[in-house]
Amino acid sequence: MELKGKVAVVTGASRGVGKGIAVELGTAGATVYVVARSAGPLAETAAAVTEAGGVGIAVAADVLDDGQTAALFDRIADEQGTVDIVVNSAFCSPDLAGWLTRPFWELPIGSWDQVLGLGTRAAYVAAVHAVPMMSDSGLIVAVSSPGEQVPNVSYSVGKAATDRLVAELATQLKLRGVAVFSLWPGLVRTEFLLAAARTTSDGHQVLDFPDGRVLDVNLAETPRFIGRAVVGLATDPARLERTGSVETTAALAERYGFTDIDGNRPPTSYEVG
Ligand SMILES: NC(=O)c1ccc[n+]([C@@H]2O[C@H](COP(=O)([O-])OP(=O)(O)OC[C@H]3O[C@@H](n4cnc5c(N)ncnc54)[C@H](O)[C@@H]3O)[C@@H](O)[C@H]2O)c1
Repeated sequence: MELKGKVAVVTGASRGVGKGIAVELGTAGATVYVVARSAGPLAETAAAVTEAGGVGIAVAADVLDDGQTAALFDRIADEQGTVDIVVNSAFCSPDLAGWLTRPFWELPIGSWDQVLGLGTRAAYVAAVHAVPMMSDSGLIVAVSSPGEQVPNVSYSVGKAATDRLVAELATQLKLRGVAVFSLWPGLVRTEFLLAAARTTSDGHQVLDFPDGRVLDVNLAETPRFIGRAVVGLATDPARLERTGSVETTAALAERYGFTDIDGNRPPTSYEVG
């Protein structure tokens, strides 16, 4: 209950990484505004946050629409007066799944806007609205990725842009006491990933790479693992010293001493065979 009384926002929280983060923030006692476009799955996340020990509040909003992002933070200002933690995890993986195996010149140009608009621009817009009402020990996290491992130009450039955005925000926010981090999970066992996986004859779920290699998905971390990483950052009194950096879930697990929900730490790298 280390985060009891703290107010958090998690975008992209109807499933996947965002949902795992929201539930772990709830486990630590936070009030969590969970945000995505569809009300139905969001209500499930909000209920899971409350069941975990926090207070889950579902807000259906499209973070590609600046007006809806502004309305989200206006509502939090009215209801809570402040915000302590903002986590940006909204992402467009359903479309990306079809892009990964195709070269960039065959993809719609809009794929660029979707990845950079959601992954980078929406995080910028959220910060614009959050910072003026943020407590002086606030925390902003952008979920990013070692994008160069994914064979997609927009994804790689978008993740590099997110990491740079974090560094720039951190420079301006350090004097206000607000810490900003880019957080790289390993491979995460999300609904998206599992849907893209194939089950082998010996029962393993694997991802097929365009070059014929396969990757065992069962080794991947759960979405709760990155949630524990966010809680670690949110409860670390010395975090401002590291503001602006890229953090990995594996390194944070070592630093803060947490494991995944099965009690193990996922691998820090994966053999693709
Ligand atoms: N899954 C992995 O293995 C993995 C690995 C490394 C990094 N990541 C990163 O984690 C982040 C989240 O990925 P994920 O796998 O959880 O994706 P996901 O597709 O499972 O979840 C994305 C969430 O964003 C929401 N969303 C989509 N468009 C939105 C919009 N316009 N407005 C508001 N919400 C919107 C979706 O409804 C969903 O809740 C991404 O930045 C991704 O790059 C994922």
